[in-house]
Formats: sequence, structure tokens, C-alpha cells
Amino acid sequence: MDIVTAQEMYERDQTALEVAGLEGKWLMENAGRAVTYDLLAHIHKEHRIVVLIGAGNNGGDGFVIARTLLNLGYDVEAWQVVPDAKITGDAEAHKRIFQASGHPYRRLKSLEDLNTSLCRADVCIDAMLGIGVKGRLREPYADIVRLCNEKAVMRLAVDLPTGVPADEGEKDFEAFEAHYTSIIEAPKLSLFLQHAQPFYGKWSVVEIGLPVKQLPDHRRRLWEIADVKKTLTNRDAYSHKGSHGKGLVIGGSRQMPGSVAMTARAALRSGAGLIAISTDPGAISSISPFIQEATFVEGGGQVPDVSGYDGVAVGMGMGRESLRGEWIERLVCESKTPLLIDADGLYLLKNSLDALKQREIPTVLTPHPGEFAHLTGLSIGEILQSPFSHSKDFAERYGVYLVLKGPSTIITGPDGEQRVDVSGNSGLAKGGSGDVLSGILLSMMMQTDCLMDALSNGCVLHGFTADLLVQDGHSKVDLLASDVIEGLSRTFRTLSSSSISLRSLCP
Ligand SMILES: NC(=O)C1=CN([C@@H]2O[C@H](COP(=O)(O)OP(=O)(O)OC[C@H]3O[C@@H](n4cnc5c(N)ncnc54)[C@H](O)[C@@H]3O)[C@@H](O)[C@H]2O)[C@@H](O)CC1
Ligand SMILES: Nc1ncnc2c1ncn2[C@@H]1O[C@H](COP(=O)(O)OP(=O)(O)O)[C@@H](O)[C@H]1O
Ligand SMILES: [K+]
Repeated sequence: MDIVTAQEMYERDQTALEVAGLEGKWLMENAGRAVTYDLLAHIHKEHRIVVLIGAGNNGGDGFVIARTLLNLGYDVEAWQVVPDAKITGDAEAHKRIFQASGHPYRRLKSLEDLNTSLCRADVCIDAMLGIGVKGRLREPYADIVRLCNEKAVMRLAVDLPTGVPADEGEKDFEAFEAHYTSIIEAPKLSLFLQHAQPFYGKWSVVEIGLPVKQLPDHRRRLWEIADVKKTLTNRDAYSHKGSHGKGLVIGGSRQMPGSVAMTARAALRSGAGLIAISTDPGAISSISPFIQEATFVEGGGQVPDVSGYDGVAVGMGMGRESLRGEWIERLVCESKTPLLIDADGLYLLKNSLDALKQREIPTVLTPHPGEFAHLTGLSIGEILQSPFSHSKDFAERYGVYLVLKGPSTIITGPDGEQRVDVSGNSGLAKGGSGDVLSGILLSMMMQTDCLMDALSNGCVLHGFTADLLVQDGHSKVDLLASDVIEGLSRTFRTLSSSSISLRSLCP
């Protein structure tokens, strides 16, 4: 599923008009009807419904929604919250259809009247503003939004909750706090931003009839379990351990032995053929009981020879001694093996970023926002405000694959292509989750030809496993990173079972 900016959404409309002759009025009818049928899942016949209609095309959708609900026999009060002169174009055409259908509407004269209406209502549908919002809300929207947010009604939003910008970059806004948002055609960037997502509540996307094969490809999409199923490579009946990748995990220390153990075990649980661990000799005895299938290469003072491996993951639990920084630089400059750098490795990489540009073999960096802030010199706040553009700038500049982790993980390729994974839950907000992810990613990197697919699949497998575990057997409180490793077996069994509806298991 594509993810778009406001500008890209307008370009899609334009393409629909130019290529398929689909006029705005038709799209508005399609959008309004699709949203209505989507919202019906949350509305009962006895509910009293208020539909709030604003000045632009989102308001036009509102007239279609109000008409459709009234046609179906629901109890609806349609409120036009701006003067008549503001309703123009396609929205005005739909207002005329609404009136011609014999339905009444109310014009906002005082907030008092609307307040009375909202006090009686069970459901409030926000069709005031959508992707056209610019800057902070002006009146009457700001007052109306405050009024709605304080009422004990179910708040449903059309396309975007009024006041939430479609794009990244803006942080200070006031907005309608929806319990549910019915998104038109494609999610907008703000759905994946930590400061904007809560305004959407739960959400889903409705299709409105755009000519999908003709639309511009903005190379930014949501990656879901269905995509994983399509792209995950099968295990051949005649394969041998060498067919599934020989990986090396470099890291761990006497103080932090668990991290490499989890990375190695997660890689093997995700199908890697062979895994070796290069670590401090003093850490081996505490790691080996946890992962009997792995072999050991004595690490410590030396840069290990990585030439015999199909993939290397480096940095977890390694410590931050500057000597190791020299290693990382040598690995980056000299190794001809795909490299994944995480945790302390990222910290140490900071002084060698330019070396990344020389590499001809793929490099994957897997920072959380704090590590990405360290790498870029930006603040965590700046990263969270505009994660898509900062990721893209960085990946293109240094020629790397970047996995920016979080509740919405953004995977960016060196050519700027982006994928978003929203699987997972706050049970993963615990030390060790990132080490497990690195192991899954290492395994996927060695088994999938397309690295973007490998990384996107790895992120979804990690999050999906955590989601399965908290649905059954665990809670978000007790979940451990090592539970996720063991939970992978159920995920892979689920993926290979056609009898289970995967969609029903998605969050
Ligand atoms: N393919 C599509 O994108 C389709 C979009 N449709 C709807 O059209 C919407 C976009 O329509 P518009 O471009 O008219 O945008 P909006 O419906 O968001 O409204 C723009 C209006 O809001 C006003 N406005 C902007 N910022 C404001 C602020 N801070 N305070 C107060 N008023 C402000 C503008 O002056 C303008 O009158 C979408 O969100 C969707 O709901 C559907 O009708 C049909 C298809
Ligand atoms: N609240 C959350 N919802 C969904 N996923 C989360 C959440 N918190 C953390 N995660 C996931 O857990 C992992 C944490 O990685 P990281 O911060 O590197 O952990 P650590 O280094 O402590 O092991 C990432 O994959 C991240 O996407
Ligand atoms: K809206």
C-alpha cells in the first residue's frame, strides 16, 4: 500500500482526471460512499450522528456521507460550519445533490447551537478539513475541534482528523482527536509520526476508484504481512546449510554477552544456515550454553577475517572503546561482505561515515532515533518530526540501507526508496529487542536477493511475532526479547499455513 504526501495525493487526482477522465465530482461521490460504508462498522441505527462539514473537498465528502447515511435511514444532523460562499467547486455540486435529495442541513451561527447538538449526539463525523490544512487551525475550526474533543461522543474522522497536517515537519498543531479515521485511498505521512499518529486513533484505508496502474510511483509504501508472504523465499527440499547463508556476528563483551547470543540465536531461528560469533574470549563460556548451534571465532583485539561469510552483523554489546572504532572503519573500508551495523557499532561509526560512500557492497545501519541523532548531529526531536526526509537524505548521501526503528519503522534504500513497517507493540520497548531484530535481518539479508525485501520482511517478522505473543500467552509488560526469538517458530509456521487468515492476525 502506497504512502503519500498531500502534494502526491493531488498528483494522483490529476492523473485520474487526465488518464482515465475521472472527474473530481465522481471521486468525491466514490470517496464519500466508501467512507460511509467503512464507518458503518462503528455506528448503530439508534445512534444520533452529527456530521461536521468544512470549506474544502473534505467538506464535500461530508455532504456525500451525510446524504448516504440519511438515505440509509440514520439519524443525522449535517452542520455546515462555514458560510455558503466558502462551499465551492465539487463540494458545492454535492451540496446541491444533498439539498435536491430533500435533506436539511444546519449552518453554524453560534457555537452554542452546535454545542447543544453535540451534547445530544453519540457520534461526531469530522469532515471539516483534510489534506488541504495549512498551519494552525483558524476559527471557527479551532473552537469546534476543542468542543468535539471534550464531548463524550465517538469521534470519527474522514481522511485526516481536522488540524493534523498530512506531511511531516510540523509538530505544534491542535487537532480533532479521532477514535477512528477512515483514510481515503492512501495513508499520508503523518500517520506514521509519533506526534501525529495518536490523533488518528484506529484507522483503515478505503479505495475510491483511482486508476491504480497509471498512478505515479512515489516509491514509499507500507510493508505488511501479505507482502512478506509474497516475497519470503521458500526452503528448497534439496537445500543444505550452505544454501541459507553463513553469517558472522561480531560483538559482545564480558559485561554484555547476551546481546550477541540473542542476535545469533534469532538469525538461526530465522533460517540462517550457519552462524559464527566473534567475541571477547572471556564471554564465550556465558554465550555458548545459550546457543549451542553457533561456532566461535576468537575476537577481542583483532579485526576478524570476514571474507568467508555471506553476511556480517557487528556492534551489539561490543562496547565503545575507541580501538574498536578503528576496526569498524577497517571493516567498512576493506570487507567485501554485506555488513549490518547496530548499537555500539553505530556509535563508533560516527567518525568514519565518509568511508561508507566508498563501499561497493551493501551496508545496513539499524539505528533507533537516539542512535540516528548521534550519527546525524540532529536532535531526537528533529528526527521524530521528519523521519522520512532525514532517513532519505542520509541513505542517499552515504549510499546505505537505513532501518530507522520505532513503532513505525522506516526502511530506506540508498536510492531513496522507502518502506514502513507498523507491526509490533510496546512489549518490544525493552533491552534486547534490537539485538533480536539484527539477527533476523542478518538471516534475511543472506537469503533474499532483494535487500529492500529482506529488511522489510525482517522488520515485519520481528513485530508480527511480538503481536502474536501478546495476543496469546504473553502481555506487553512481561514480553522478553528472548520470547520473540522462540516465538519466531510460530510465525514461520503461520506463514506457511494456508488455513489461517493472516489478515485476522494483523494488529
Ligand atoms: N483523491 C483525493 O485526494 C480525493 C480527496 N477528497 C477529499 O478532499 C480533501 C482535500 O480537499 P482540499 O484540497 O479542498 O482540502 P481541505 O478539504 O482540507 O480544505 C481546504 C480548505 O481549508 C482551508 N484551510 C486550510 N488551512 C486552514 C487552517 N489552518 N485553518 C482554517 N482553514 C484552513 C483552506 O482555506 C481551504 O478552504 C481530502 O482530504 C479528501 O477528504 C475526496 O473528495 C475525493 C478524492
Ligand atoms: N512501542 C513500540 N512499538 C513497536 N515496536 C517497538 C516499540 N518499542 C520498540 N520497538 C521495536 O523494538 C526494537 C528496539 O530496538 P532498540 O531500540 O535497538 O533496542 P535495544 O538496543 O535495546 O535492543 C525495534 O525493532 C523497534 O522498532
Ligand atoms: K477531516
